[in-house]
Amino acid sequence: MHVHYLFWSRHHCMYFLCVYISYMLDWLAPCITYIEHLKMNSVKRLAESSDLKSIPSIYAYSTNSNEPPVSDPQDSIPIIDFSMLASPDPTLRSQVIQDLDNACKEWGFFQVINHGVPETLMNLVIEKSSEFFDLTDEEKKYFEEKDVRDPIRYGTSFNTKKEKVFCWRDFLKLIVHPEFHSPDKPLGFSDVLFEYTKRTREVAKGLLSGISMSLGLDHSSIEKALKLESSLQICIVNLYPPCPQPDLAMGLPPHSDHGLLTFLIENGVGGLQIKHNGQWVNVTNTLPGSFLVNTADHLEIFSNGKYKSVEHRAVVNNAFTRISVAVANGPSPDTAVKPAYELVDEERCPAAFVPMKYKEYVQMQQSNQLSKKTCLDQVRI
Ligand SMILES: O=C(O)CCC(=O)C(=O)O
Ligand SMILES: [Fe+2]
Repeated sequence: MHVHYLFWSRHHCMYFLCVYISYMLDWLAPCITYIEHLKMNSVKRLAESSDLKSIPSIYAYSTNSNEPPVSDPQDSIPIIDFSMLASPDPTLRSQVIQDLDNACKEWGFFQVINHGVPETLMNLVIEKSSEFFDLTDEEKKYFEEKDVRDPIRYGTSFNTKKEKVFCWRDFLKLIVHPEFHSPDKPLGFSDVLFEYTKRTREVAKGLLSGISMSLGLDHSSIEKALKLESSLQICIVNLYPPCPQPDLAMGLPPHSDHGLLTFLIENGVGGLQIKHNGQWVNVTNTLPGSFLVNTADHLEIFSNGKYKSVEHRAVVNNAFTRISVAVANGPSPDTAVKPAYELVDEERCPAAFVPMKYKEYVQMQQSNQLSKKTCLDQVRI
């Protein structure tokens, strides 16, 4: 009788323990999902929560009342006709070299037309990029950033390990040259990116040969000195979801890019602003099929400061998702980039930068917070 009583009591205990555990699991499941969500760290996911009326404080970028105002002199942004670089007419060739010189000196920014890259291919890049961000969290998690040197990195903001304020942006960064890397999803993304980045490399090479000449050097100067046949090319896909408080958040804070020339395309939603004569200028792509191109840090280094890398930022809006695809065209990873020797004169024009391997510069930039031209200042003499 006594044994029987114990037997039942042990069973009762087990029963109540099981009920308790299953109750706890029910209660914990949403918490686990929430923690997973935080770990995923996707602003797209956050923006999709239907009740989001205000931004979490981690996204509150302090708006500085001393910030210069924004203007729209869209019609004065330089336009470069790429086809003129290969024209049989020498006047047209010297005209476009002059245009490049003015654009690099005055703006650090230009729109490139007649470049030969099909508009359909450019549209496909945007379409497939959008499909990438629509993959499930589990699918995207596979490509999540573990180290800044990873050739495929999906993530949010810029560098959440260092940032106190997050950017309203998710990204996918891919090293596409000298070795090509791409996610295997969505279907066709990799093929489209391979073709697109190959074609943009050709355009970058052509523009850099024109820029070599506009610097007064031989047309192949940049190509040879910076070993462009094995150039490091990085493709950055940016997604900026609609933001309930666009004036408080920032897509990407003011920065300059590493590399020589960055090519940008977008999905018809504006957001890029460049700093011009101390003012932020809105830039939208008004010429269908053109590239928005900006000068980057290694052009400033190579030209010994004659062409400055342009500071720019991406702002967000409350109505539309913006997708932009930036391709950074740089020197070869192992080249220690320094000012062209022809542009340096010990007495009148000494070197303004110390040499640094391009891959080390990229790693330095990616391991810090994105902030103005602080990275370039590290190599400035
Ligand atoms: O999305 C944009 O307009 C700017 C992107 C950008 O500056 C970058 O990816 O470095
Ligand atoms: Fe940039």
